[in-house]
Amino acid sequence: MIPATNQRPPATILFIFGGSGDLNLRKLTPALYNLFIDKYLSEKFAVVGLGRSKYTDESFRERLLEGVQSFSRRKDDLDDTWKSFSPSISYLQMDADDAGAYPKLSDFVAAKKKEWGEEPNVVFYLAVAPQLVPDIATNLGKLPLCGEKSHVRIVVEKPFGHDLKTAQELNALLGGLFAEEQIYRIDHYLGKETVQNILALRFANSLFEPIWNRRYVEYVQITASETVGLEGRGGYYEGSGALRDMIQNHLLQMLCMVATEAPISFEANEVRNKKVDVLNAIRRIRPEQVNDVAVRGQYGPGEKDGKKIPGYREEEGVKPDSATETFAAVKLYVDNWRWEDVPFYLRTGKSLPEKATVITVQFKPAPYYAFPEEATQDWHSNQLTIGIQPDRDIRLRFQAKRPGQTLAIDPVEMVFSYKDAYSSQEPEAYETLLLDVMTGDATLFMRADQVEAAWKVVTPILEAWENQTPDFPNYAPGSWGPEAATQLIEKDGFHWTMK
Ligand SMILES: NC(=O)C1=CN([C@@H]2O[C@H](COP(=O)(O)OP(=O)(O)OC[C@H]3O[C@@H](n4cnc5c(N)ncnc54)[C@H](OP(=O)(O)O)[C@@H]3O)[C@@H](O)[C@H]2O)C=CC1
Ligand SMILES: O=C1O[C@H](COP(=O)(O)O)[C@@H](O)[C@H](O)[C@H]1O
Repeated sequence: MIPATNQRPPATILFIFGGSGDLNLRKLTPALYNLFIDKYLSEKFAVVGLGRSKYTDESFRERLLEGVQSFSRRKDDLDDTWKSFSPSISYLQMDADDAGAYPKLSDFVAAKKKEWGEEPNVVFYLAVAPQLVPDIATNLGKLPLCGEKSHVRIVVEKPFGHDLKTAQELNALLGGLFAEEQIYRIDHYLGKETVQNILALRFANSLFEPIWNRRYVEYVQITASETVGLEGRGGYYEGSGALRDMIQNHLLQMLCMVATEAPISFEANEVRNKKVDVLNAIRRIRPEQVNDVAVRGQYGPGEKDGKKIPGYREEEGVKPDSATETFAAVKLYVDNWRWEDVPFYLRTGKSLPEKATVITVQFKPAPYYAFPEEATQDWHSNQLTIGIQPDRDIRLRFQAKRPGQTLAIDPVEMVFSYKDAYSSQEPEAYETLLLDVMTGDATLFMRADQVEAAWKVVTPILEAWENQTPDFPNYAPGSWGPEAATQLIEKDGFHWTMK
């Protein structure tokens, strides 16, 4: 977390494998740029993007400037600030499979050490598909500079591994090459202010905790919807799909924040222990139950705002008969005293109508309703909604008497909005997390056992889906996904709040 004092990290070199990729363009460079503006970067800072694509330093900077122009939370005074920031960026064209290219990284570090007159911290950020991670880590591990343990950190993007087995193998491999304190398994949702605030809401107040359990909560739903389709990420996404890309990590981590028991301190391992307890308590899905509790979808071609949208299978890098899901919804149960039999519905997808991440805790209806039924038109209340993004807010929706001589009961909302409550702009998740890596704070990162426990939750679904041929495409771009996802929740008598 960003320290209260404006404490800068030491001299740092950040190597980004996948420098030419979407993540760097959309999130990492804009985050570094904002850290630079806020003076959180060391004056001795260099970032090197790596990839097979052809760029010069200059053309790479131009490309990243486009990213900042489109995706940075701050774009004002861009010309001057970018001029000061961009010289710290360079590009190294290299194939990650080419073991002979890695010594170039050591040469870069040695040159900077000489220029700066001090030993820099070296961060290797692996913003690449999970299949590439083992080879990159192995090649890095052979560099003499990685022997100097305290100066080197490695950041591994999600999904961590491709499944449980590869995640276990990767944990073992990394554990043999680096000390656990050097390994940062990133899940950027944990860096979001609104996600971190769930713990504050629950455990810095006494108001909600007494009702935060199976006696009062009817169900919980978490939606992370995106309007974008693939956007040129076929190389990565085709081998992943929505379950691996979003549910195994981001959505399960949000579920953990909602479901965890109170930690006794906010020390990194205590919080992580509590979250692992939640993952381990999630009821194992039996193979024959998968189709009842999990739905997958893939968008076909369509039209949005008068514009033609290509179907997923028409995107670059995607097989014409691809079985990769761009939508997934699951129903889970957390088997413990607090949550027994409370369903948790999770849903995510690409090419949906809205970009929004929202958690809804639905409380049970009043046990006895003395008001005449006809006085109440809208029964959707008793709800706490946590807006993660883009609306960052907490809404408590409850029934109230509409003023007037006739008795009418309607839902109203009490709203806490970040925008109204705080004048300063909060940092983006990647700003917080990159700074944490540079300062060596692992609180918001995943431990090996957490990642494996999350894979265990989705494994039965992955296995079942692998053995069935899906009826794809099965939803139109701009819709809320396949009809079966609506049924998943409505057959229980509930509904998605966004629809
Ligand atoms: N995009 C996003 O918003 C987010 C992405 N992530 C994670 O980031 C990771 C990357 O995703 P994303 O950036 O979207 O994917 P992209 O497909 O956009 O990028 C993949 C990157 O990998 C590089 N690459 C592929 N093969 C090689 C190789 N043999 N040698 C060197 N570089 C190679 C590509 O470079 P080149 O083609 O030039 O070789 C490219 O830079 C994934 O794990 C994803 O889950 C996490 C959060 C958000
Ligand atoms: O990890 C990922 O997250 C992004 C969505 O992140 P957000 O912060 O914009 O909600 C998603 O687009 C991408 O496919 C996935 O890899």
